[in-house]
Amino acid sequence: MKLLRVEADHPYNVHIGTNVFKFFHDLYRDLLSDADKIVIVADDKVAELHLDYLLSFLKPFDVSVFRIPAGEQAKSVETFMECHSFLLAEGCSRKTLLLAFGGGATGDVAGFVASTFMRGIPYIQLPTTILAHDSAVGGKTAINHALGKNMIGTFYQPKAVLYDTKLLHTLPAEEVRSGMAEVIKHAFISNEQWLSDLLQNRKFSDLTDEEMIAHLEKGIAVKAAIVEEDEFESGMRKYLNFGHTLAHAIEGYEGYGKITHGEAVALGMAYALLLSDHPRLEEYLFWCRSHGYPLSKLTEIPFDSLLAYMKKDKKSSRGTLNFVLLEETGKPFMEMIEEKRAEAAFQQLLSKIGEVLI
Ligand SMILES: O=C(O)C(=O)C[C@@H](O)[C@H](O)[C@H](O)COP(=O)(O)O
Repeated sequence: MKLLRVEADHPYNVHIGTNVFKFFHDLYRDLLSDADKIVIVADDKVAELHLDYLLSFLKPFDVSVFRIPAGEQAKSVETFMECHSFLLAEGCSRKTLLLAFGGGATGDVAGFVASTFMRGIPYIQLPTTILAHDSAVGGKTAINHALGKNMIGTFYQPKAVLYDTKLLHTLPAEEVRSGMAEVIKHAFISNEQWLSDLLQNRKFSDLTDEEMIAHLEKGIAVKAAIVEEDEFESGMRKYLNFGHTLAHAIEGYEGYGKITHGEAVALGMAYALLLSDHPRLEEYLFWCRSHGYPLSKLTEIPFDSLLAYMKKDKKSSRGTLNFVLLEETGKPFMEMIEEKRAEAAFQQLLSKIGEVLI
């Protein structure tokens, strides 16, 4: 098991490795014992596959489980309210401990519930996807609004993150693809050598557990270092949003959950690389193609529709377009882009995608 530390306002540990749940009781004895009740908010699919495994490590405690829809569907006002209703019906209090058990969407909505129930109760993130190496760390919680992704939420750090990588073995290929997009995002904003390694084009399924864990650790370390500097995103935390301005627009246009978050981020990064005039754009497009990222999706969406969403992005104000770009790999910066340039770049990207897909 590896340990990473996030020195946020309320510091906490991230434990990562195969079977880390085995150490849950020993590591967090006080937190678990002090709780008047433990509530697991679990992704429905994850619960089918892995709930018994998790419960086997929580035997001595009073545990209730609330299942929520799998994936992005859960990030709705309805699910948020249902979680609160469940906590109230169960007689939960400020001494209740919430466990968020699932991928990024589960962590986001469960974290938001934890941050708002009786104005805040402790919670632990138990991520079950590759994508969640990113979302479970850093304390961003949210649900979606029809007009924009993650528009309703808080910054609220978990007490700990226990990342049992044994659970990654049951992920479907599209979830692996989605998660690996956030891994390569961390490489783009931090480290050329790591990026070269990822762009080697090995099949994701050929990565050994050790290699996968090493990638996840690197990603978490990049994220933790940024969150420590700028927990509430007044400056450099925005760099973690590389590729997300367009990604969130695609997700909003398609309907949440119709395209995975990571797949949308992969397309958004292609756009940001073009705007950055990054030398690895073509290589990256081939990487996307060979791993099955849905590049052709961009040819199906009118730019004006995407523009409307991008103008509402959280990094923008007064309808400007603000992107995270790269001076070079590992050197992100923010840039305001004029609408005309944004559209021309989009058309340019479409023609490059056309060449790659021939
Ligand atoms: O932690 C952050 O900060 C990020 O931007 C990480 C993103 O990868 C993640 O998808 C995040 O939830 C997006 O947040 P948002 O503020 O752009 O909605």
